[in-house]
Amino acid sequence: MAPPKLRGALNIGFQLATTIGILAANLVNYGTNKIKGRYGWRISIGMAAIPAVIITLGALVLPDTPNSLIARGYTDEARRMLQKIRGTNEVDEELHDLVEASEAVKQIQHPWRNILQPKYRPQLMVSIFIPMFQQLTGINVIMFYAPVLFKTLGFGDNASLMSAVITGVVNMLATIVSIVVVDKFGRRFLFLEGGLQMFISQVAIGVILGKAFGASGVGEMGKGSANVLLFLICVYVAAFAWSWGPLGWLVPSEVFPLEIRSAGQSITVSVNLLWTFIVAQLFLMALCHLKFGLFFFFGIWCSLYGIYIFLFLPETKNVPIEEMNLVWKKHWFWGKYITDHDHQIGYSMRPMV
Ligand SMILES: OC[C@H]1O[C@](O)(CO)[C@@H](O)[C@@H]1O
Repeated sequence: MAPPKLRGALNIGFQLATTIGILAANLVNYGTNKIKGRYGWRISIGMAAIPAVIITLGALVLPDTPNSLIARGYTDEARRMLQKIRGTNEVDEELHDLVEASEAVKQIQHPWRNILQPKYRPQLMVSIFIPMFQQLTGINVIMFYAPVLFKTLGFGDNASLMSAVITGVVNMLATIVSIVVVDKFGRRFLFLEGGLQMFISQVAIGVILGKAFGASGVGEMGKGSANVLLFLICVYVAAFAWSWGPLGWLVPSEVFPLEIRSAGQSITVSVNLLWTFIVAQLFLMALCHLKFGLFFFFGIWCSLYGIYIFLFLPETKNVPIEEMNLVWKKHWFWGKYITDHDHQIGYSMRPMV
């Protein structure tokens, strides 16, 4: 639905909502920590029920979307709903588009089998590698464990929670930066710049931690070094938030043609959550074993995904989704997976999609 020139900015609304949620949780933690009687953490966890209750109650009064009504065969209701939403009776054109799109979706069979065809190899690789690399930036080490990390560095309880609020603010603001620049600078530039900035900050963090705590992991860190470290973590979070954070969702969502979109998006989300789980489970153990080396470990991943983007991901900025096929066809590596015949088919489907 989004016009190609604004697609990036609009799509990032999803990631912006995620960062607002993270910041809200960090603020709640900071506030409830001040409650006397050591039960603040119960309130903090319990408050997660508030958005859940709002969503549940909201769902009871949420009307059906025109799309869903059409898909279930209630075209007249869909028209009435569209008229209500748009505030006008002139909805014929939009209704016609929605009905056509719904017909096109109905014709799609076997998206899971289709995505395995050689011509969709580049999209399949995007759906696996982009979400995997997004999590291997190590972002959730900071997002999930920031207060633990800051406490280990010698910050007090309050300062640790405040530091998590600071990284949360940086995360949200830098996501807004991405919204502003993504359709101007393009996806590749942001991916590569963000990756380089994360690499530099992670290596610097590793060096500072290595100097202070060494291989034994025992030592002390002065206030000055701890503040430099907090700054470097913010530099790292900002880089993630204007690059891999939002683009990890945006790029997969714009490269799948309708024929494989449902399968492609399901793989992207599953791979992302799988790697989120793996990183979250292994982080504390890895920190105990690798100590400051853990930051070098994530730094190495930054260079690997930089190479993947540089060599294998074409620019998708401003390309209409139905013409994406041409972008892959022209690519030096993926082009050979797409025959001229496949390319023609992709093109002839254009008016339908
Ligand atoms: O903003 C950071 C958050 O963004 C995500 O990568 C999702 O896109 C989460 O895994 C992470 O907690």
